[in-house]
Amino acid sequence: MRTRGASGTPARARRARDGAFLTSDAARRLDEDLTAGRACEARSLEALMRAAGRAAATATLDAFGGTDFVVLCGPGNNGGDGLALAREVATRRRDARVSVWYPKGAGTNELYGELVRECRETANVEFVDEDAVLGMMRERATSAAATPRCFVDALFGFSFKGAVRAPFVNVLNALVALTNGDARETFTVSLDIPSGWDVDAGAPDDGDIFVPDLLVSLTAPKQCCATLDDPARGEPRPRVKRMAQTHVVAGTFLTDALCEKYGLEQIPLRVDSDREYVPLDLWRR
Ligand SMILES: NC(=O)C1=CN([C@@H]2O[C@H](COP(=O)(O)OP(=O)(O)OC[C@H]3O[C@@H](n4cnc5c(N)ncnc54)[C@H](OP(=O)(O)O)[C@@H]3O)[C@@H](O)[C@H]2O)[C@H](O)CC1
Repeated sequence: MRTRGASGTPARARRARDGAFLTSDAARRLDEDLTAGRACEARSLEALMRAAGRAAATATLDAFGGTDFVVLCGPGNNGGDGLALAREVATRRRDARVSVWYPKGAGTNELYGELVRECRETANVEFVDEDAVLGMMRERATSAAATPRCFVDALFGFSFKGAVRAPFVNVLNALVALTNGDARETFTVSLDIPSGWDVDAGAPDDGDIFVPDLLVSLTAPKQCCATLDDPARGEPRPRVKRMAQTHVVAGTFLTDALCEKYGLEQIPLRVDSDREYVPLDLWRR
């Protein structure tokens, strides 16, 4: 039976409206607060990114027992989180084969450049091109002898807007096809936002969508996750709803003051936690 609050509002709908989720704008402001040290101790972007990559790597390694990882990295900080994760995974699971697709590269960004250098020089991560990634995805559907492979989606985070542009279209389309088809021995992880989803509105309404096996929300889930189980938005499609089962939050940056400022009291992970990530079952209580 669904529980009701004092006002008679279904509890789950009430929680969603209470602000367990961050809009793209609030997520950006919260990250600025974290680096500026407003309502918390200041941390550099590099420290935040390395901590996010480390925690997301732990969640990924706990969920996927294989040794083959392909990390898809976009042009922004979400891609930086992916680079940090790739290095962590390759360092911690020494028998792992870790490939990174990073089509735009680090450019002049020193932090991204340093993460790329560490991947190459200290962790034996291999950088691959689009043809190689598409081949690794296609092989999933055709090879009966496929060994387990994990694709990590670090393409776009909370600054994603509009329709996907080059050079990401083919790979993201292949990821959608892969996870909607008969992909053998495939595990998918998204960092912060399932790529292709509108950060505030959620999964696209029409056509196939990419639904990862594991979503690792960083600091707090974004508004797109409200479609998982918010009766006020209507029933989510079954595949989207299933994702609520494998949704964790990572990144121990939230102080009580920040939770109050952004209405995130329900987020269980705080700055003094000794756990790197926790399952988010806000929608199932
Ligand atoms: N809270 C934490 O723990 C931390 C979170 N972090 C991560 O940071 C991202 C947000 O990073 P940000 O750089 O602001 O944004 P994105 O990673 O989403 O990248 C934005 C760039 O993506 C390109 N873009 C946007 N829309 C499209 C599109 N439709 N098609 C193609 N490309 C697109 C655009 O780049 P251009 O080069 O094309 O201009 C955007 O600039 C957050 O989600 C977390 O993952 C931090 O690491 C700190 C710790």
